[in-house]
Amino acid sequence: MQDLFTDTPLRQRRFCGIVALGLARWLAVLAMLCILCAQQAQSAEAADAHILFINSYHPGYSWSDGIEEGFRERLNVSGKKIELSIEYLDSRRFPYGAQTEPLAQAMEAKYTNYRPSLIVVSDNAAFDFVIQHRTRLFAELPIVFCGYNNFRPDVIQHISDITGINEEIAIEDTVAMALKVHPQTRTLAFIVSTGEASSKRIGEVAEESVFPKLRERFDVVVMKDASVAQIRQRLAGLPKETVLFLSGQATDQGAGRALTPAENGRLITAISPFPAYTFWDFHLKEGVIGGHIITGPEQGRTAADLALRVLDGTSVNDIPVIMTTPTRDIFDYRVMERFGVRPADLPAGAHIIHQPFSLWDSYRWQIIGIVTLLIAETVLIGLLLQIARDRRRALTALAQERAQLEHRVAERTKELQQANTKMALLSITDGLTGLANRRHFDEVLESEYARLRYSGLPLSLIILDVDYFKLFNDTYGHVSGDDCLRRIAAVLTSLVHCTPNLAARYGGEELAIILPETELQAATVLAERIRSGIEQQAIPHKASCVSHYVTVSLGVITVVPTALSVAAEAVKLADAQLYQAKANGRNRVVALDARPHQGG
Ligand SMILES: Nc1nc2c(ncn2[C@@H]2O[C@H](COP(=O)(O)OP(=O)(O)OP(=O)(O)O)[C@@H](O)[C@H]2O)c(=O)[nH]1
Repeated sequence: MQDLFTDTPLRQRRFCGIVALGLARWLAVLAMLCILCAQQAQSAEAADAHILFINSYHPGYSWSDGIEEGFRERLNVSGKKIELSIEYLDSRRFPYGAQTEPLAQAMEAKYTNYRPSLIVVSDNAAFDFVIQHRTRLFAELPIVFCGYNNFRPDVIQHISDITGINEEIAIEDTVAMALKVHPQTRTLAFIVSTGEASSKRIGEVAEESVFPKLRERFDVVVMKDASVAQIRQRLAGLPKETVLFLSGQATDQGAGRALTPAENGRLITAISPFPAYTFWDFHLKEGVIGGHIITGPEQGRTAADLALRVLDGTSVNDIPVIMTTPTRDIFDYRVMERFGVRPADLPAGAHIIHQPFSLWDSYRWQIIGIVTLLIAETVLIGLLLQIARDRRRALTALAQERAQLEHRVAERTKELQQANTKMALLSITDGLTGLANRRHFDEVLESEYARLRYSGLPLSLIILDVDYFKLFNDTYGHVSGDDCLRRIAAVLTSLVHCTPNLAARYGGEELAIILPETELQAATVLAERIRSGIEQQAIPHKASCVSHYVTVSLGVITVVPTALSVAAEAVKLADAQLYQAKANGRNRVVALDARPHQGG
């Protein structure tokens, strides 16, 4: 058995071995992580493709910048990771013609070991350079070109793996458009130049296929390779109905370099008394009025589309050259104003730059919409007001009509009430004398009797009869008899006050008076007054046996209505007193107090 304490070096060795093994494991894991990270970093940096973009001109030259901008824009949205190298030949400022060897050497030094997968060239100088040095620098690499002026297929008939987009100015279309804008035009002036291959080619094409046709209808003035001063002199001699086309450059030089097209455009438009048309966007904003404009960004975008197709695997030989150059009608408002051209004179869809903000142009439909809405609202409000006014008028008329109607109804009601009252009065009035009739007499007597029945109050009754009235009729006639009765009734009316007293024609020549709550004495006094009143009328009655005048006899009684007594008894008693008056000699009053325990 081993002593644990005597074997220390062995245990130390074992312990060191375990530690070393652990460390080795950690180091291995660490190394693997580093490799993974490195791989990841490498894959993150790896690009899908490397494009060498060779520009004929220089940065800051707006045409080139436009192409580059359009090219980058399309690559950025492609989703591809593309490494882009850009070379500028600067051939406009420093035309080198065929002396491109130094440039080729510089590029050879850069791209021999940093080989691109695709070459893109913009404009003719870069195209010519790449074709010239292709075998040495870019053998077998596909080429996409853009901005190549007046491209013709025979240019690449011996070149493989190449496609691109033609840049061809639309001289005829631009002239046609200018003629529509300036219909009075008689002279067409063109500036052409041969300094650059592209400009020279444009001039040649124009001379071959465009100018001959135009000369049939217009004076065509071609200023070839002229300086600004020469152009000024030439333009001064042209009629005012002239339009100028900047299809080439002036020959003037800047300090140590050629003038840029923008500078050319600025100088020429400054001296031109005529509207100047262009074909490229780099002349815009330099004083030209407008034109069918080829734009750099559109060239760049189209070239990028072609390049992306190649990178996606399409054989460049299967992609035909795009011959139709996209253009856009663009005009400069400031120059239009100078030459009296209105937006309405321009072709439909023309884009105008430098146009001052016009609320109407910017928000025409919104304004029309709002104004229409306001008008509709105003009309609606007007209609509503009109309706409200009509309604108010109708209500007023209705109220007036209602008031008139109510007034008429009230009048009719009043008339009806009056008629009813009159009828009611007539129904209780005796037609001859105007006194109450017999029916009314009976009703009042019954009601007064009933009223006084439990009161203990007296009720007096007077019955009056004309003395010898038959003789009166016989003597004076029945009409006089009626008149006599009316006069007697009038005496009663004057002496007998109304309610609750009532004078009535009891029948024939007999009259009666109801005197509720009247003592016998008062009734007798009244009867006497009536008698004498009638006598005082002095109505002649020569047939009377008691007087020369009409007289009356009156019977008066006073009763106290009781539960047992009836009105008819009172009448009978009064009639008896009248009979007694007749019997006593007529023209007198006979009274009887018919109350119990009262003397007659
Ligand atoms: N003109 C006229 N005569 C009337 C009317 N009513 C009744 N008489 C007449 O009155 C007369 C009453 O006559 P009588 O009853 O005989 O009584 P009298 O001649 O008045 O004699 P005494 O009553 O006894 O005094 C009759 O001749 C009736 O025709 C009337 O309304 N008009």
